[in-house]
Amino acid sequence: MSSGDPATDLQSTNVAGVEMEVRPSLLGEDAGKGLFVLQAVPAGQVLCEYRGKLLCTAEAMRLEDKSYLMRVGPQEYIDAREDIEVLARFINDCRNPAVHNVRFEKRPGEGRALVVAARPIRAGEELFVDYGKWYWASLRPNRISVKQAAEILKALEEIEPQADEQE
Ligand SMILES: C[S@@+](CC[C@H](N)C(=O)[O-])C[C@H]1O[C@@H](n2cnc3c(N)ncnc32)[C@H](O)[C@@H]1O
Repeated sequence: MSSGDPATDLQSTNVAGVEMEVRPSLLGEDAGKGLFVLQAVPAGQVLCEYRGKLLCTAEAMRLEDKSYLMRVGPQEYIDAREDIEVLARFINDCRNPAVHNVRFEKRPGEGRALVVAARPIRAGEELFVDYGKWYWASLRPNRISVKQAAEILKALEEIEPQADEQE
C-alpha cells in the first residue's frame, strides 16, 4: 500500500538481492531519512549503487544544493538529488569511524559508485558511510550517540570473531 511519500514507498525494495528500507534516521529528525538493511550482510557484499545525473566540475560547482553530490573522478560528478529511487542516496554519515559500515567504491568512467559492506552488518542496522571531511566543512553533522554506538559495537563482537579466536 502506498504511504503517499515516494521515499517511504521504497521500503523493502530489493536491490542486488539485499532487502533494504528507507526510514527516519537514527541520527535524529534533522538528518532526515536513512537506509537500513533488513537482513545480515557479510563484509564485501555489494548492496546497491550510487547513481544520478552526471555533471562536469563546472556544473557541479554551480549547484546550489550539493547535498547529494559525489565526485567520482576528474570532471565526473554524480548528483542524486532528484533520483529518489536510488537507495544509496539515503545513506547518512554518523561521523564515527568505528560505526561506519559501508564504503563507496567509485567507478570513474562508469558514472556510478558501488555501496560495499565494510564489515559484517547485522539485520536492522542503519547504513553509514564516511562522506569525508570536505563534505562537512561548512555543515554541522549530528554524531551517532555514544549509547547507540556502544550497542552496535557490542552486537558486532558477537558476530565478528576476535583475531585471537581465529587461530
Ligand atoms: C546524501 S543525503 C543522505 C539522505 C538524507 N538523510 C535524506 O533524507 O535524503 C545527505 C544529507 O543527509 C543529512 N545527513 C547525513 N548525515 C548526517 C549527520 N551526521 N547529521 C545531520 N545530517 C546528516 C544532511 O542533510 C546531508 O546533507
